[in-house]
Amino acid sequence: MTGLVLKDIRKTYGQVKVLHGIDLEIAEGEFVVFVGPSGCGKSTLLRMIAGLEDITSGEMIIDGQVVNDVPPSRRGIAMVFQSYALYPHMTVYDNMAFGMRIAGESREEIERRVKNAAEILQLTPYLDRLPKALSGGQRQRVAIGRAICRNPKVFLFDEPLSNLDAALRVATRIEIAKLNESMPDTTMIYVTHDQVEAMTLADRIVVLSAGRIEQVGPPLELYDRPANLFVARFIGSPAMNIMPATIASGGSRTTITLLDGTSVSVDIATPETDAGKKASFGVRPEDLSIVTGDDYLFEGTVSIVEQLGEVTLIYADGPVEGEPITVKLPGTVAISKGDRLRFAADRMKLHLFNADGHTYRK
Ligand SMILES: Nc1ncnc2c1ncn2[C@@H]1O[C@H](COP(=O)(O)OP(=O)(O)OP(=O)(O)O)[C@@H](O)[C@H]1O
Repeated sequence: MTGLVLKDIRKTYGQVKVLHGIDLEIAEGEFVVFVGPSGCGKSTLLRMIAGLEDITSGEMIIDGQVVNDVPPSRRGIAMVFQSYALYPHMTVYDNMAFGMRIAGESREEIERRVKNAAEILQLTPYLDRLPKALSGGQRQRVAIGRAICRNPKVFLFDEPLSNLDAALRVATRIEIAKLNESMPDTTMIYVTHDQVEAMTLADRIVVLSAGRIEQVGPPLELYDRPANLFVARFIGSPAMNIMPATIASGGSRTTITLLDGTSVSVDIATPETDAGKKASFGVRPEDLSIVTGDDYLFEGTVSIVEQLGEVTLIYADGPVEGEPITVKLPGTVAISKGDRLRFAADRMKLHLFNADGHTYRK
């Protein structure tokens, strides 16, 4: 079983604490994506798994073995970087074969593995080319192919698509999804800034912030049930609308009051003793709709309309001054700046967080 167990993993550089105690179990064959704002420690954590960074304290266990002091080459891991790091003077074939030649593999075995990787990644027609005669996407596929040839137990990706243009990113992302399907026993850990990559590739997403795990779960669980305000704001684009509120009355249903006095009733239980406490009310832009009747959440005056064809984004001045509400409506909607609108949402899609930022929704 090539699972990973991270026990209270910490990292400090001199006085600077970068990771504050990471506990995480990753099952064999799982595809786990690390996301979080710049500087939160994603790459450091990945590099510690790879053995490229020392572990300050805690235990890193791969396949049942503590690997804290095991060098990278003996961890059964292959890593694909943002910069493809190919040898420019070697053909695609030789780039993929190089590591195996160093390791003393037989010519037949090298040929078998290179051809297999080339087949998986559709690189067979390019095996005799030099990297400079390939597109960025093809180069990154060679870098992935080189990693496949090492037959790793664990595959690490550090923002592998970030140097590619939008169309190539999509194509290469789909290649990686297929690769994952064709290697069901290989554990994959992937660092990205890109929400779509995280949502589409991951079995589970790990959301990190300032060296700590905020939440771990399947993509839609994080989207539907963010555990706290940080995850609520981080997962989903445009970000969830969050408004300060006060709990007017708790119980199995809760009534909250927004800053402008608007009263909203939500199907979320809160302790009756929380009445009078501060809270944060959340609703995703795509969960809002425009209504004309009296059953609405709040009103707003449109300040900006962005027509993107597939969706219309509306920014409206709502219950909180200076904090416009974002509304995402499908298709093209005839709305103009200055329109006064009423917004409603399915009550099951509303979110409520306590004063410490933890969700009330179970
Ligand atoms: N060698 C080092 N010495 C001191 N601090 C470092 C060193 N390497 C990284 N850091 C700090 O550790 C923190 C985490 O860095 P890391 O590269 O892991 O973040 P990240 O989440 O991958 O960020 P990004 O998304 O921008 O790549 C940052 O604040 C960074 O400044």
